[in-house]
Amino acid sequence: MKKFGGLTAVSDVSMQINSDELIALIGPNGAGKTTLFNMLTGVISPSSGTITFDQEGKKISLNHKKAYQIAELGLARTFQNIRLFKDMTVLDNVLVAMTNQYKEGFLQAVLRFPKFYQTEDVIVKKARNLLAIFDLDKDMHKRACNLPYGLQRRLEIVRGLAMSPKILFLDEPAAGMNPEETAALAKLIRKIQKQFHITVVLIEHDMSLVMNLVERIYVLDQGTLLAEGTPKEIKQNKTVIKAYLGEEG
Ligand SMILES: Nc1ncnc2c1ncn2[C@@H]1O[C@H](COP(=O)(O)OP(=O)(O)OP(=O)(O)O)[C@@H](O)[C@H]1O
Repeated sequence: MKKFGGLTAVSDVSMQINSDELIALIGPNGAGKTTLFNMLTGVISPSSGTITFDQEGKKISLNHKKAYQIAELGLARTFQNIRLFKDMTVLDNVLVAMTNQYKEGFLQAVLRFPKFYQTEDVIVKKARNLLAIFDLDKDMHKRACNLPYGLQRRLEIVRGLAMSPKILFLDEPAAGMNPEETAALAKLIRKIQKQFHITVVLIEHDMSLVMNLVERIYVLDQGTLLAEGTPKEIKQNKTVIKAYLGEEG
């Protein structure tokens, strides 16, 4: 549960995220989707309830962990509003996201050990490979702010992936994209989920994207869980249709 003063933003939500899954979190504006993401990724703490991460059989409580500690456990995310380093190059944006995994590199870098150069090569190669998947390698020396909006959103996902996550949370990845860009993004999300064997959880208002892409859907409404099921089950769920999907469903 999460309360903001007198307002209960999320209440009584039970959610299980399995490995190698593609899940969507849907619901009308103000349903509590981003608040739930924020709790899962340590941006805010829950007022009550438990969040547990299973790390190879070891149960780890995420309740009081800081966002960076949760990121280190392998939970990466993007935000609804783009949060790139706008004046840095596309490549540098990805490299910064990767530094967590190469902490020992700092001392190596200061002392200019040969291993530093080897590590640097490995990191840059990995960053370029990730950018290539998203067709951003040709833009890697451009400043992030000079990319068109749709590509900036893609770069955000690459930054999340650069952290080698086990779970990648995407907050409205297709927001502001046209139908072609959205369709291309859906393909990419499916591709990276399979290729990197990660779990992807996305918040999305674009129902065509959600219904064609994910395996399971959680529906939130006014902070509570309205339904959970496959896209087919959710499309036919009368409560969901009444409360949310309506004509769109
Ligand atoms: N930091 C905050 N302080 C006070 N109230 C908040 C805060 N963050 C969210 N809320 C409130 O909590 C409720 C849930 O908001 P939330 O942003 O999680 O919904 P959402 O489902 O992500 O909506 P949207 O689809 O519009 O992004 C809303 O009533 C919102 O106004």
